[in-house]
Amino acid sequence: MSGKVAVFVAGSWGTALSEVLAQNGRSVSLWTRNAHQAEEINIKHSNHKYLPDIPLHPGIRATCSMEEAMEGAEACLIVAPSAAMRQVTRAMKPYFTDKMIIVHATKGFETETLKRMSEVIAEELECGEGRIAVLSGPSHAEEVVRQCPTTVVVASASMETGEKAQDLFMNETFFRVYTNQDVIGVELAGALKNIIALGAGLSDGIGFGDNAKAALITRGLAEIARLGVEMGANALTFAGLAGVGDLVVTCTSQHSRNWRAGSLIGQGHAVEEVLSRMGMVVEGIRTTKAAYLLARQHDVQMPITEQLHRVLFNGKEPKQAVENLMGRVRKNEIEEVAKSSWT
Ligand SMILES: NC(=O)C1=CN([C@@H]2O[C@H](COP(=O)(O)OP(=O)(O)OC[C@H]3O[C@@H](n4cnc5c(N)ncnc54)[C@H](O)[C@@H]3O)[C@@H](O)[C@H]2O)C=CC1
Ligand SMILES: O=C(CO)COP(=O)(O)O
Repeated sequence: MSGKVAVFVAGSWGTALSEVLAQNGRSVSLWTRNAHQAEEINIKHSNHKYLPDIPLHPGIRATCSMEEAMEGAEACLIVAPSAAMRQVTRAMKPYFTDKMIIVHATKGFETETLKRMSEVIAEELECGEGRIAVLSGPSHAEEVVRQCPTTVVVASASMETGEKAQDLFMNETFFRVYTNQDVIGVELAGALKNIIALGAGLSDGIGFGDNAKAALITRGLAEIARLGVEMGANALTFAGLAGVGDLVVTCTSQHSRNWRAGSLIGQGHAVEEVLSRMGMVVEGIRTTKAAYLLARQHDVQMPITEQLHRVLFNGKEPKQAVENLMGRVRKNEIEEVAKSSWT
């Protein structure tokens, strides 16, 4: 595959992945709803708001026309925030042809329906799951555009689609792509780790140390995997790039918006103030709401998610939430792991 890829939308991650595709020799048409941003990308070869001081590949062509973006494309890459996924894919439908595959790299749920992103895409584009792949893993846009070595996973129900997606993005210098057939696991792991990253930020913002963060990462992994397995994921996916890999990077990286938002909340700032200050999507907030409901629906214990839900939506003091986590009844780590079929 060496043809054209249409990319939706021109936020940090959509722009960074456009850069990977352009570096790999693909023709990239990057759709944005913002005409000023399209002009900046086409004329100055930059996207200052999302990736300051990064010169973009001159071959990336931005447009506000979906028809122009998708005409003749072999693949569409969708990187809209989860809240905009249905709206964006519905608008793409008139130009979607049998020749195209879809790759998405969004980490979240549709909060109103609790659906995964590939479910929303399949519904709106009226296509089978086999035409869709999800790209996920430890990959901050800010490092990918600097060509720092990065490894991700693409999952699709169809091996052919997965391998096409792998072929589009993989290169031998800085972007290594593994395939995986566990779409549910890769989507859930990528979305749910943002909750734990908010919690890790919160802990750092309060001033707790590395012990607390390691505990959050480890016990966080146990609870997100528990929900994932209950929803049909392969437990091993949570031990891979989309699971522990992304969990570690998001809980520890200075680039993580979820960690940064959690840290500000831990320092005492109100959630609304933090969100307006960030200016970029913080998926973990909506995902906490979705996971809280999914945990109830599937009768799965998610103590960290539950406490974070209280902090974010019921005004609970972060320190009180930590006290409640520490004061839970005694447990046996291994027995619990075995029960959740995590091994
Ligand atoms: N930034 C990163 O390093 C990574 C982000 N992701 C995921 O990628 C997704 C997108 O995140 P970012 O690119 O970082 O967000 P961002 O905040 O950098 O950009 C979001 C973009 O979406 C546009 N947008 C919002 N609502 C829209 C709508 N209704 N119609 C059209 N455009 C709309 C905004 O104008 C903005 O350009 C999220 O699910 C995130 O979790 C995944 C891996 C890495
Ligand atoms: O998913 C990501 C890195 O893999 C990005 O995380 P943040 O949205 O927290 O920046």
